[in-house]
This record gives sequence, structure tokens and C-alpha cells, in this order.
Amino acid sequence: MVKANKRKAPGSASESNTKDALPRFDPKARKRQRVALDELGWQSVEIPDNLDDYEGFFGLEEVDDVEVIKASGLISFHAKGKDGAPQPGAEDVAKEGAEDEDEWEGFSESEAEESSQEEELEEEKKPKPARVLKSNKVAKDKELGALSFEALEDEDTEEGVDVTEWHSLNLSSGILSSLSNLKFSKPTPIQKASITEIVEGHDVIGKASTGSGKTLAYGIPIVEKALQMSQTRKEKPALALIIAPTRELAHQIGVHVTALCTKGNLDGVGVATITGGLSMQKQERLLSTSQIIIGTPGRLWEVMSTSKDALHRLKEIKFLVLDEADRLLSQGHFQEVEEIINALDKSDNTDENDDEPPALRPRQTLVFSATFHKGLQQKLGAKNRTNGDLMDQKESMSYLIKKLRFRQEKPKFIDVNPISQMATGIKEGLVECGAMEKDLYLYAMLLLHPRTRTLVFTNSISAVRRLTPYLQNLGLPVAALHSSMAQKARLRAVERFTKADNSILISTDVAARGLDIPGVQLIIHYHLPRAADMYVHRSGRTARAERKGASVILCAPEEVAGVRRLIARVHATSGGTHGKAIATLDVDRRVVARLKPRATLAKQIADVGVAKVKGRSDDKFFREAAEELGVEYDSEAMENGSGRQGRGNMRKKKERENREVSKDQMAAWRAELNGLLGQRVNLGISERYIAQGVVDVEALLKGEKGDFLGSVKGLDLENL
Ligand SMILES: Nc1ncnc2c1ncn2[C@@H]1O[C@H](COP(=O)(O)OP(=O)(O)OP(=O)(O)O)[C@@H](O)[C@H]1O
Repeated sequence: MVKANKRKAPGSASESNTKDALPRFDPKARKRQRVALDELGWQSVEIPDNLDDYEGFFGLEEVDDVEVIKASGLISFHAKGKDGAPQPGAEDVAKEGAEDEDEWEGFSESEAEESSQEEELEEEKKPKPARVLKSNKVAKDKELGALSFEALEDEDTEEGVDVTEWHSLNLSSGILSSLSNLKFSKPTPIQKASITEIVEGHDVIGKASTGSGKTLAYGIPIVEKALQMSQTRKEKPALALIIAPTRELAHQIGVHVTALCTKGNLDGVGVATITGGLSMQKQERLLSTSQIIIGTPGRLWEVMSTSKDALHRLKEIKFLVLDEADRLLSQGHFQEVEEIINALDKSDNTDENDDEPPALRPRQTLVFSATFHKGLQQKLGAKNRTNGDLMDQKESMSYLIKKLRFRQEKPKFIDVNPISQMATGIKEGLVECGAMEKDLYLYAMLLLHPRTRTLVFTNSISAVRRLTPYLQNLGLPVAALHSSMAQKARLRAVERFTKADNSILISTDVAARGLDIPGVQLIIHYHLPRAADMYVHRSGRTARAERKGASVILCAPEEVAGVRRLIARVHATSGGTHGKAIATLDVDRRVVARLKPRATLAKQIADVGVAKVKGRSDDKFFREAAEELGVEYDSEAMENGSGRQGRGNMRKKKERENREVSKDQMAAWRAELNGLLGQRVNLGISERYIAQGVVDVEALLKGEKGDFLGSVKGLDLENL
């Protein structure tokens, strides 16, 4: 690890305030004093015995006290002197980032430099020696006395961006370097408002719209702290526990935090992700060495309650983070979160005579979400009810402080979007269709927006299971995501969805919160979201990081009034007044009508497939049950055991019929469907294709023709 940062030791007066302690980084700085190479504290590196081919290479030296910063195509070095002492003026680097700081400017890949460095670079053109760059240590070829910027090039040769706008947050040069390489030129509003508060040691409740960078709002100060600690302490205790409601989100947070470390070459910060579905032993091992631990409540609790070492380690954390806090505090999750908090706060002192309540360990609690909903308040046993769906600032505060045992009496409540819950780049619309026509309209919507990364939300796993083969039968690139899938399949589905431009993911609300999949342009709510906050989170999978996107609800006529109320609540101003009206989108009904035969057939084939799979597992279940009871197995009698009549039985009857469909029949339907899919859909009156008189759907689907038949009026995705 490079040791050039002039940071104050933890515990010193201004430990939490990095303002004076951390060097600043300005990739644009030009006039900087240079330090002769030989003034640095070079040390010999032993050459391994097995290095046979020396190629005129006689030795290596390395230096520890140089910080390497890559940004904007510029590599710069912050250096200490030969004896490890700061070069004159180096403290100024820390304080001001001033023009005449004592550091190398570095080498620009685009501009020639007027200095002795240039000669050294010339030297570099001589036969190349091996170069060593290990753990940020800069290596020097003894013979050539050269420091090559080429040596620092890895595969990632892309330029970073100017990060001047981050300077007011007083971050360390390593973090700034990372942000530059991540191309985050300025903090988002929630980052700007939260980072300093967290660095200064406050508890924070942060609310900001979806896709507004909340992860790094807490991630940056945590990594900063980890870096500070690694400079002064050899051992690496657990520093932060980040709890997220879903496995995918936990993994994603892990990826974001890791990227923050690796993009700035910030070695030595261990990140562990602890979620269900993957090896517990491996995760426990990871936890035992990592400083930043991210997990879902269930698996975290499992690990904490079975491993004393893990529990002991986690008790040392200095940050407890609840991402998607309102979800974590609502039904299904809060019990586990509460148990985790109790376990973290439980004293190690087993002296029963000790009546004193145990002193709570110091810890910052950071709570982030785009929404804090009314349900949360009720679940937590609120006395006062609110009128709206979303809690106001005061209510959120008092409930959270009590339940999460904030150490501060008055945590900072930071609400950067007090008026609107929705990200500003989202265009919202609804498509009205008959309740029984949703499958058909979904297909039409997807077909009318080819080359569009689309996320479709349903309210049930069975709907995901049914819609996925239905759309696959129609030749669409569809993947499924729901909580009953094996974890690896879940992660694979998200990965596949992330990679192709025209991919479609059919998911339950497991993907509604937090998932940051780049380039999602269209959200379709196949089922109405169950609550206003879920609408916000589902829709928030598009239009992230100031991009644009669309969110469309498919709804039956009888659902329209409810949808309008829900949208109005989401857009209600803080005074609880007028909501924004949602636009009704007009799908080209001629297209829908033409697509009906193939959609009906595709659905039929999918339903048969689903019934057969379900039948096999039901059959196994009932057979085993019959065996246990010692009775003879009769599939129909078993299934109808309840004797109830109605829609459920109708469905079961249909399922039984579907299970009976023969292979030959299926093959015939498939052939018929292929025939339909291969056919040109003659719209006759299509304005665009009138000259040809026909539209080749296959060719259009393959993207061979520029535009697609028909349109959805009001949803001009390309021009969003
Ligand atoms: N300062 C920044 N500049 C540009 N992009 C950023 C910045 N900070 C974060 N991002 C990017 O913005 C995207 C959204 O960030 P993030 O996932 O943290 O949002 P969020 O507010 O947590 O959203 P949600 O409420 O949906 O969980 C990510 O791709 C992230 O890499």
C-alpha cells in the first residue's frame, strides 16, 4: 500500500474530519514542483532465482512512498523524500492542493513534457527491462534509472475525468482517483449532502430518489475510514455491516464498493458478501478477514447465530447501514434485523450480578431509501397515523431512532427529494386492455419496442413461470427472475439481462428495489404494484443516474381508477395536494389484432409445458403423501380433496387437460406457431410499409429493418 497520504491517526482530534488530514487530488494541476528520482527512498528488490532471462536487466528497486494516481490520461505521483520524510511542501499538498505543491506532475499521454522526466522517458525507449508494479509500489530499473508510466498501464487505459467538483468533500487522493476512473465527475445531491456528515461521525437517515447514487453516499465514507484504519493498524477488524433486503442487491452493493476500491488501486480493503444460496463456509471465511460486510438479513442472522467468531467480529463494526431501509423494517424482515441489532449490542460481559445496563459500543447508523412508507410506521406500532402513503420527516426519524438504536439523539435527516419520490427522467404511462388480454398486450408492447432493455414486473412467481415460456415461444429474448430460483440461476439471469441490449427480464418484486442494471429503458408493470412505494421502486429501475426511461402499467378498465389514485399519491406534494395525472398510451390496435393468433398459440403451448412440469412435481408430492397415509393414489381425488368448487377447480381442470396433451399435439402446435412466426403480417394500411404491402415481423425482430410496425402513441422511447 502506498504510504504517501498524510493522514492523522484515528483518535486524533480531527480524525473524523478529513479536511486537514487528507491530500487533495487535482488531475488538472500543472505547475507542480518536481522531485529528482534519486531523492526517493528506493530499496533493492531481490530477483528470484528462477529468473533466467535477464535481457540486460541487472536489478530492481522499489519505492513505497509514492502515491500513484491515474486520471484524465494523466499519471501523477505524490512523493515523500529519501528517508521517508515528507518532501518540503508535502503538507501543503494535504492541505490545499495548491499550485506549487511538492509532487510530481506525472506524465501526460497527450502532451510532451519540458523536463528531465522527458529524458527519462527517452531512456524508456531503449530495450525494455522487466517492470514491476506490485501493490501500488512503483519499481525502478536500477540500470536505466527510469520510471515508466507505461509500467503503470493496465488493460484499463481509458481516461478518467476531472473530479474538481468533489474537492469540497475533502476526500483522500485515492478515493478521488477512483472516482475519476469511475467517471463520476461530481457528487450526486445525496452524496454531496451525506458524505461530510458521515465522515464527521453523524448518524444519517438519507432519502433520495431511485438511481441517485445512495450506495456511494455511504460507501465512500466507509471506504475512506477503512483506508485510514489500514494506515495505522495492522489488524483489520470488521468496520461496516451493510444490510440489504435481497441477494441481488447485496451482491450489487459488494460490486459497487469493490469497484470504488479497485478503480483507485486501494488495496487491502476486504469486502465480503453474505447471502443465502451460496456456500456458508466460504462466506464465513470471507467474513473473518473482511472489513466491509454486506448481507441479507436471513443469512447474516444464520451466520451470527451459528458462529461465535463471526458474531464477535461483527460486534466491532463502526458502521451499521440499512440499504432500502423501509423494506428492511417492514414485514418479513424486521424481526431478523431486530435480532441482528440485539446480537450486535449484546454485552460480552456474562456477569449476572452486574445490574448496570451494558454500555453500547460506539457505532454510526446509516439508513438509506428512496421511500419511507406508511406501512412501516404501522408495522412499528405507531400511534399516529398519516394521511398519505409516505411518511414525513419527523415520523420517519422518531421510528427509526427508536428501532435501530441510533447512538445520536438527533441523527441527520437528509431528504434531497422532498417533493417527488420518482426519478425525474421517468416518463409514465398506462395501457388499457381487457384483463384477459394482458398477455397479448405485453407481447405487443415488447414487439413494438425492439432493441429495448425491458424489465417486466409481476406480482407472483407463477406469473413469471408462465409468461417466460410464453414469450420465449414467440421468439423474444426473455429471462426469468424470482426468489424460488437457485441463487446461481438468479445471478446468471441478471447478468444475461445486463449484457444484451434487447434483453427482457420477467421478474417478481425481488428485482424492484435497488438493482442497478445499466440501460434499462422500459419498465412494464404486468400486474399493478401492490403499493405506492413499490411503484416508485419498480419504476426506478430505469432512468438511473440522470438518464431517461419509461414506466408503463398494463391495466384492465376496472383497474384504471385505482391506478390513477396510486399515481396521484406518488406525485402528491408534501402538502398532500394535487398529484400528477398519468398519460394513457394508445397501442396500435391493428397490430395487436394481427398478433393474436400467434400469441394465443404460444400461450397454449406454454400453459401445457407449465402444467406438465407442475403435474410431475404435484404427482410426486401426492404419491409420497398417499404412501405415508397408506392409501391408494388417485390423482384426481387427491387434488380435489378439499371439495371446494369455483375458479380454483376450473383452473385445476384446465391444468389436468393440459397435462394430457400428447407430444404429437404439442409438435403440431409448435409447427403451426413457427409457421405463424415466419409469416409476414400484412397490415395492409401500414403507412411505413404500404409500398411493399407487407411487413416482415421476423426481419424486424432481428433488427434487419430500421423501424417496427405500428406504434405506441405517447411512448417515444427513442426520443426520451
Ligand atoms: N457521482 C456519481 N456520478 C455519476 N454516476 C453515479 C455517481 N454515483 C453513483 N453513480 C451511479 O449511479 C447509479 C445508481 O446508483 P445507486 O445504485 O447507488 O442508486 P440508488 O440511489 O441506491 O438507487 P435505488 O434507490 O434504486 O437503490 C449507479 O450505476 C452508480 O454507479
